[in-house]
Amino acid sequence: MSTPQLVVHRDKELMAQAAAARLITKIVDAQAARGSASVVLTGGRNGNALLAALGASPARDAIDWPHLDLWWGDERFLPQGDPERNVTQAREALLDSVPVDPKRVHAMPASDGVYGNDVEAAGAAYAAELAAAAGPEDHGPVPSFDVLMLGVGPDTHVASLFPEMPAVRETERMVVGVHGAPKPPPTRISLTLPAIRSAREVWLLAAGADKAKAVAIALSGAGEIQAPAAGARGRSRTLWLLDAAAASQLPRDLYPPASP
Ligand SMILES: O=C(O)C(O)[C@@H](O)[C@H](O)[C@H](O)COP(=O)(O)O
Repeated sequence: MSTPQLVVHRDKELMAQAAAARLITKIVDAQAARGSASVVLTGGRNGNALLAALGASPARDAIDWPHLDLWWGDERFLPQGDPERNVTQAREALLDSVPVDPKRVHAMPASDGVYGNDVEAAGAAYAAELAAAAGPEDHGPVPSFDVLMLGVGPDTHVASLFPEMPAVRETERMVVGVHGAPKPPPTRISLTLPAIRSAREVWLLAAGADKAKAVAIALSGAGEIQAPAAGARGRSRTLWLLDAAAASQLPRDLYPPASP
């Protein structure tokens, strides 16, 4: 597993722009190498800002949209079309305005779908969808995503893996139902740390002073049960994309202050 690298931007707007540019390049490179690309999207404000910035970039047309698989790291278990669902927000921010192949947009199940309100069954179905997409070269029941993005919560949660809760302790299943999440809504579906760690690259996004403590804790050797973000690593790269406010409490050896 890779050691985290940091990139700090002036503010959250620039961070979203730069991360969008980075994602476009990454997708274009993966498509050139393998014919298609796979990206895991995150819910939250930073993830949505990145998608909106990508949609506003003229370079978005460099992406071969029909040959892109989109997955989600977590989902709020709500009815289809609910404005609080991560997929609804991603559609609004970007997906409705680009020619993605609907069959390659792998939304997590909704609470009014075929699994009803059985979030465990819904999670198992998503795990099966991931397993079906994995090939022999993937060494496991999850595809080797090119990029998996995660927002970071002020309590160091990523996806719907909250500190000390059962989901972050899961070592076998790739997808779990989450009950009693401290961030609303309480019922969610989430990839687990083993699923996250099957990605080639994991990008963690955090902006704002309210994230500074979480970022410092996760990058200072905390354990993944107490600080789930610390356990989110990519096989070949782990990248923390921050704004200056979110980086403001990092120890000096990790992020030295700029020289005058
Ligand atoms: O469903 C969600 O809310 C998430 O996927 C969650 O893990 C989110 O990414 C973080 O809470 C950061 O959110 P912000 O970027 O809004 O701070």
